[in-house]
Formats: sequence, structure tokens, C-alpha cells
Amino acid sequence: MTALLSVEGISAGYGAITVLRDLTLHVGRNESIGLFGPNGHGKTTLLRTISGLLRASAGRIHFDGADISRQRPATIVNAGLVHSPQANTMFGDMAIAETLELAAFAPRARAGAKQRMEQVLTLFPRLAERRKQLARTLSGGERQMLSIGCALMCDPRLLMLDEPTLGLSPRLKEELAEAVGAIARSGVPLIVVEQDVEFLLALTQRLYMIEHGAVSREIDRNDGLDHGQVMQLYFGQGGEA
Ligand SMILES: Nc1ncnc2c1ncn2[C@@H]1O[C@H](COP(=O)(O)OP(=O)(O)OP(=O)(O)O)[C@@H](O)[C@H]1O
Repeated sequence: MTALLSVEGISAGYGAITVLRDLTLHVGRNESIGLFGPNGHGKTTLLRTISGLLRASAGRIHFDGADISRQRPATIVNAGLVHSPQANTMFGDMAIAETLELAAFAPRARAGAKQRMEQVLTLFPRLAERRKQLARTLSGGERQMLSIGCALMCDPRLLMLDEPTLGLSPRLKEELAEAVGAIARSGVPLIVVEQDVEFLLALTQRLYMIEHGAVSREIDRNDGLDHGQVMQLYFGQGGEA
């Protein structure tokens, strides 16, 4: 069976700067994967390239067997490949409920939008309590929840999360980690970028270490490595936190 997502030998960057260099990875149909590695080595650039916000200068990306390398972001979202970016700024003057409604813009997401909104508000009670509050007045953690909520409103078949717990207090981090775990258990495959390898090992089946714009190591949870052993590999390869 073909992979749900396959990224084959892509290169991408910004103008004259090449960030991704011949990067290859895949996500199976019933799995979630984690991406980790040093800052500035291309994890966010990879998610932006998969979601069509950046165009790869070489290589191919297939989602559910279809070549999406040249597709527009809206087409990719409508296919069910949805990206929840880091520190999403949102429409500040819109309330939470309005923002979630607007997020279900993709034709395939419109039909079940009402029911999905209820699911998002059940997953994130903080958003339910504040449904009339303006997005710009939300705390960092609440914004992160709204960003993930908006991605869920698109009815994802594969959801990409960029550092969902970055900068959160331990309590909020736990709340978010629990919600992300519930999303995975509900059957939505995930690609999660995180520095917290322990969190990734608990959540995903495989990890890719990204260094210098390429995959430097693949770790399968079945390899039985614990957090300490993964970190040893990381630092042993010259990685920096
Ligand atoms: N819009 C841009 N224009 C030019 N360079 C950029 C742009 N966005 C990112 N970069 C550069 O591309 C490189 C990779 O950045 P990217 O955000 O993909 O890394 P990352 O691995 O996600 O980092 P972090 O873990 O800190 O989020 C960095 O050197 C960054 O400065």
C-alpha cells in the first residue's frame, strides 16, 4: 500500500538560501511521526513546503498517491493535508467561535462544520469558555489551541503541528499534550515538530531527526530507545538543543 504522504528528495529555501537539501521521508496510513533537531535546520520550512506555502525547487511530494508538489495551499487543505503553524497570528478582531467557523473554508470541510465545532470546543474547554472572546486577547497557550482548533475545522486526513507546546507553562503544556494525544487516538495521523523528544516518543510511531535540511536519522519506537538514548544519539551526532 502506498504511503499517506511521501516526500522524495525535496530541496527548498528562500531566494538564494537553500534550507532543505534532498530531504526524503514518509508517513504511513495509520501512523504519526515526529520531527526534531537543532533550531534553524529546516523543520518549519519542511512543513511550509509540504503545505504548498513554499515551492520545492527539486523533488516530489505525494499525498494519498497524488502529486501535490505544484498545488496551491487551498487545494492541499481541501485534499485533507492541514498545517497548524507556530504562533499563528489569526484574525485578531474576530471572536473564537467566528474564527473557527471561518476556518472550515475548504469545500470538503463545510458539511460537518457545526458538529466539528462542538468537537473542538469539547477538546479545548478553555476555548468553549471564551467562545465570544476576541482572538487578539488570548494568551499564547489559548492561541495555540485556537490554531489547532482551526486546523481541525478543516477535517484533516493528516494534521501537521509545528511546536504545539512551545513556550507554555507545564500545566498548559500538559493540557495541550493531552488534547494532541486525543486527536491522534481519534485516528487522525499527525506530523509533529517538537523539541521535546519524550513527548514525541509517547505520541508518535517514528521520529526523524532533521539536521542541515535533511534527515540525519530515523528512529522507530519499536527500536525501544528511551528518551536518554535518543538524546545521546542526538548529541553524539553534534546536535545542539
Ligand atoms: N522567510 C524567510 N526568509 C529567509 N530565511 C528564512 C525564512 N524563514 C526561515 N528562514 C531561515 O531558514 C532556516 C530554517 O528555518 P526553519 O524555521 O525552517 O527552522 P526550524 O528547524 O523550524 O527552526 P526552529 O526549531 O527554531 O523553529 C533558518 O536559517 C531561518 O533563518
